[in-house]
Amino acid sequence: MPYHQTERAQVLAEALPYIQKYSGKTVVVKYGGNAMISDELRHAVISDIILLHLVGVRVVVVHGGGPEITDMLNKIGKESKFVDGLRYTDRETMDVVQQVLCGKVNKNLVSTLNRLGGRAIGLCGMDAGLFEARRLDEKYGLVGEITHVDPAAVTDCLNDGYIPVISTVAQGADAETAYNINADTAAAKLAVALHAEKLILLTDIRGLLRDPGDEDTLIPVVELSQVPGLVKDGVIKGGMIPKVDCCVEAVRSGVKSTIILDGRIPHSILIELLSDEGIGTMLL
Ligand SMILES: Nc1ncnc2c1ncn2[C@@H]1O[C@H](COP(=O)(O)OP(=O)(O)O)[C@@H](O)[C@H]1O
Ligand SMILES: CC(=O)N[C@@H](CCC(=O)OP(=O)(O)O)C(=O)O
Repeated sequence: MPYHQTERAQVLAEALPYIQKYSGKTVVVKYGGNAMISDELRHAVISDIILLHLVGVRVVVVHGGGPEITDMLNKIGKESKFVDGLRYTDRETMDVVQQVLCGKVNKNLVSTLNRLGGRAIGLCGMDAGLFEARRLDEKYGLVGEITHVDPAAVTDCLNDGYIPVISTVAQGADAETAYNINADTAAAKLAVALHAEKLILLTDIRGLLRDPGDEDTLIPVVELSQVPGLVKDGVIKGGMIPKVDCCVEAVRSGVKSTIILDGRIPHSILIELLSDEGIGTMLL
């Protein structure tokens, strides 16, 4: 028998205990960044999601789309402004966020998943009261802080064999109609509400690096007790602060483990879930 056939069978056989571990469990994947923009990486992520779904993992996709929102704002001659890493969202920006996230990005993702053999259904935070929010702070405009998560619609989709694909526009719990929610934050809140086994945050960097300029300095495992020290030492900074914060909150609230994973590595989700190789930063 040719060597490559034996090797392929070996790889599949080795995945068995991991498939058994995650089958029937809920895994929330926050999808964004390069992995969503490059065709090749998008294809790899989507086929990973379909494969996990087919082996019985209850996969939930929460997507970002920051770069697409920025592009659309540019097209209408509006500059993007960020405050503490969050998009300053005035009323006009909120309309664009809703159009881009709930419309273009969500529907394109659902369509690709379905075309490649998945059974996906698109939802936004307003559907069936999934995410309710109030204004986080005046300084961010219509950026919301999630006050309530009702995961019933997501659970129903999972029970009916669908892959739910969720955009992070929330229903206002006050007089406002809609709030813009950072996708990492929303994914973490949903993972908690679903009692997820794992939260995966796909990003454009290997994980948490001791030296952000050197990709060989990956910190593979971070325990919650180490986080304050890493912030104090300036290791966790910039875009990593909200990411690590929401992982910490998710683990504290019962999610077994969270992982910051490199979406630039093809099939990083499968490597992470179905093998012994830890390739990102796991927070637990
Ligand atoms: N210690 C660190 N390790 C890795 N990245 C870091 C670190 N500190 C700050 N960063 C920055 O955080 C960024 C990831 O956050 P962000 O750009 O918000 O991700 P995303 O767009 O995927 O949500 C990295 O690209 C990097 O510039
Ligand atoms: C409040 C806030 O900043 N919302 C984000 C929502 C999209 C998002 O989070 O997309 P990424 O994951 O691709 O960055 C935004 O408007 O860009």
